[in-house]
Amino acid sequence: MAKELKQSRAETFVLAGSNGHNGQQWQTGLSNFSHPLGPDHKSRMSRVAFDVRQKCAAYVLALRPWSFSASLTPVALGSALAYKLEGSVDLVILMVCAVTVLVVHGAGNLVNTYYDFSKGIDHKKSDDRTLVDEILAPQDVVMFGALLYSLGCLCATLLYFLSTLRLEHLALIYFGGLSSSFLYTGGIGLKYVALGDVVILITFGPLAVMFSHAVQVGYLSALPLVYAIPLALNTEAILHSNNTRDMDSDKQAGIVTLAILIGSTLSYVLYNLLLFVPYVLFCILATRYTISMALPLLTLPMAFPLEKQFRSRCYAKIPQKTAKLNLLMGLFYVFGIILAPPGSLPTL
Ligand SMILES: CC(C)=CCC/C(C)=C/CC/C(C)=C/CC/C(C)=C/COP(=O)(O)OP(=O)(O)O
Ligand SMILES: Cc1cc(O)c2ccccc2c1O
Repeated sequence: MAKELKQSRAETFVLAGSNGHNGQQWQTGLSNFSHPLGPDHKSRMSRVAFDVRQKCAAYVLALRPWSFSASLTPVALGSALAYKLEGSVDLVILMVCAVTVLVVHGAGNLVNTYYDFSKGIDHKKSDDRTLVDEILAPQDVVMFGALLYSLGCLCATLLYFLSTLRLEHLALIYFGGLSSSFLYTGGIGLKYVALGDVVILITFGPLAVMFSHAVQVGYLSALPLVYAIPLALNTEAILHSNNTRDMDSDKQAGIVTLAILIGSTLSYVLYNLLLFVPYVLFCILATRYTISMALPLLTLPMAFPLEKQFRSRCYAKIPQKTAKLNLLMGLFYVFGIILAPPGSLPTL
């Protein structure tokens, strides 16, 4: 009875949507189907199809797909740089690279879900309630994470055969990304000792951009590290808004984040810096090099309401809204690079 209750609660949760993801009214597509084995068989089949879809929806929501812009934009940026500065881009390598980074990011999110739950950091009002609300079992999250890490390794192997990048360089960056994604909350738990921001700045910025650039061109270069700076700052704004929102509950759970260390006023200052410094950099690039670098400035009207919302300390959905800004800013940045006249972009 209790189990049924739990299941129905979890079903309602998935249907209604969690963490602000819009829910879906699942339709089995079997409702008008007259089954030769009778109505009982038909309804059992519909029920199984329904359960499978619900489970799939739960797995997808557990990945927190709203955050995927953070790993897709650096991949696009690295490839755009390779295209512009080296004159070519391999679409198959681009796709495999995007899947590799995405699955390692997704696995990192699951590791985060698992450890935050086991350490009692996630609670009923948390953004991530996959385990708190028993939508999935901890074992499901562990298995799914392991599956994603394996898929990531498979994709990295595929990249080795597709790209001319040396094995030791590919392995260095790939396993750097993989271990950061695990150690963010797993093992020593860098997030719990105020090092999460550094991990995010490095992995979603220089590391992912360099990885995507290197598999395209076949060598390591310092240039992508510089181009990654505006995007990395904006991505860190997502995490910083997340940590500022969770400040009180994180303090209660006994963990330390940068937001806790600097307090709410400085957190507001830092959020503004992370939000607006990239626009200053785009202005400099646009005036000194090429006007196409002004394209990301089109997202400025999205940044001001975020500043206002943060100032009023109403943090609901700020990380998700900052992630939306991150996606658009990243896309405009990539278009700006692609549209730049030949030879106009700064090189080292
Ligand atoms: C270069 C290669 C191959 C891969 C890089 C792939 C990346 C970007 C990996 C980074 C993965 C990573 C560090 C994931 C952590 C994600 C994260 C910031 C989760 C948010 O955690 P919390 O701060 O606990 O937020 P919640 O409160 O919402 O749970
Ligand atoms: C779930 C989640 C939450 C975040 O706040 C993130 C911030 C930056 C990059 C990735 C993030 C993420 O995957």
